[in-house]
Amino acid sequence: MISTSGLIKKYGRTLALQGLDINVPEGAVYGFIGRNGAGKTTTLRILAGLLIPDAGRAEVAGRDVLRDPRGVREVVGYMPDFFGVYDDLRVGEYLLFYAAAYGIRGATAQKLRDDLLELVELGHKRDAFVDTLSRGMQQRLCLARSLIHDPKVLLLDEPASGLDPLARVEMREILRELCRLGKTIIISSHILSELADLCTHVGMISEGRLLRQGPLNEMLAGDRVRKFILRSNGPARAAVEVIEGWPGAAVLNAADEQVEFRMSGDAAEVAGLLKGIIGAGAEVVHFAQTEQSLEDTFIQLAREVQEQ
Ligand SMILES: Nc1ncnc2c1ncn2[C@@H]1O[C@H](COP(=O)(O)OP(=O)(O)OP(=O)(O)O)[C@@H](O)[C@H]1O
Repeated sequence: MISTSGLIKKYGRTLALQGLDINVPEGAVYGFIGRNGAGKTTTLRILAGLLIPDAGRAEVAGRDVLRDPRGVREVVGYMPDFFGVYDDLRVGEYLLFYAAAYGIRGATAQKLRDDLLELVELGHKRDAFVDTLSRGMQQRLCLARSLIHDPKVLLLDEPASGLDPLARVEMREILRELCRLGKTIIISSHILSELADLCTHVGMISEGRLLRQGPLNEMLAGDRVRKFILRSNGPARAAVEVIEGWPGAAVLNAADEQVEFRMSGDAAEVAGLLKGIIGAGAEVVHFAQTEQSLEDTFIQLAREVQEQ
């Protein structure tokens, strides 16, 4: 549905994209994760037909961004990370204005305005001035605007940034609804936890390159490395020493009586390590595997890339 291959974009001497390859299947909600400056906005702007890459290919719903930018804009709704709203317009007028830009007028435009306001839960604000809306409401209005031409694909750049926790939940509900309506969505974020319960797929980007992508459940499977927590009666020093000397294990955090570590290997190896820790004199009172979060996966991959 959406794909890029070998995408390169330079801004002067800055290489923002260094051969990016991403693949987003139809109907996916693709969480596009990366730190500030990783190249997320650049990628979304290219996919929206707003920025021309220096090399490589990008395709959206079968349309090539270089050969058919107009066709791309027809199927894409883009919500930028920073957006301006016209202050002297009322909410309803704002949407009618954008509908007119797409040639939609009269009763059809009014129905569309009402449907979209309902979708983004702003029906009660139809006659309010845009500049009196809260940040969360303005984000939702901007989302409604990006939906005016009923695009198949939505590109949302940090849609939850600057929102308070409740507004984030509201935004999440709306995105779920859009997903049910069958849209293919890319959502960029540098806040990993924000995406975990929303996305079906995840792509991790660092310095303009893809680190890893795939279905969320596979990314979280964490079969590469597992994380454990151990608590002891008294200082965990003995346990820390054993873990640090154990092949494939590494201490992540150590406090007085507690140590968190990661380890690769099968159940027998984990049992072997635990035996070693107890044998070294640690009085273990708690030992458990903890879930590998999206954040852990991302940090681990980013470290591996830096070490290469
Ligand atoms: N117009 C520009 N001129 C010069 N450099 C730019 C421009 N836009 C982006 N860059 C640089 O390109 C790189 C990628 O930026 P981009 O905005 O795509 O990253 P991002 O992942 O969206 O970051 P953020 O999360 O901060 O929005 C950064 O090093 C940035 O400084």
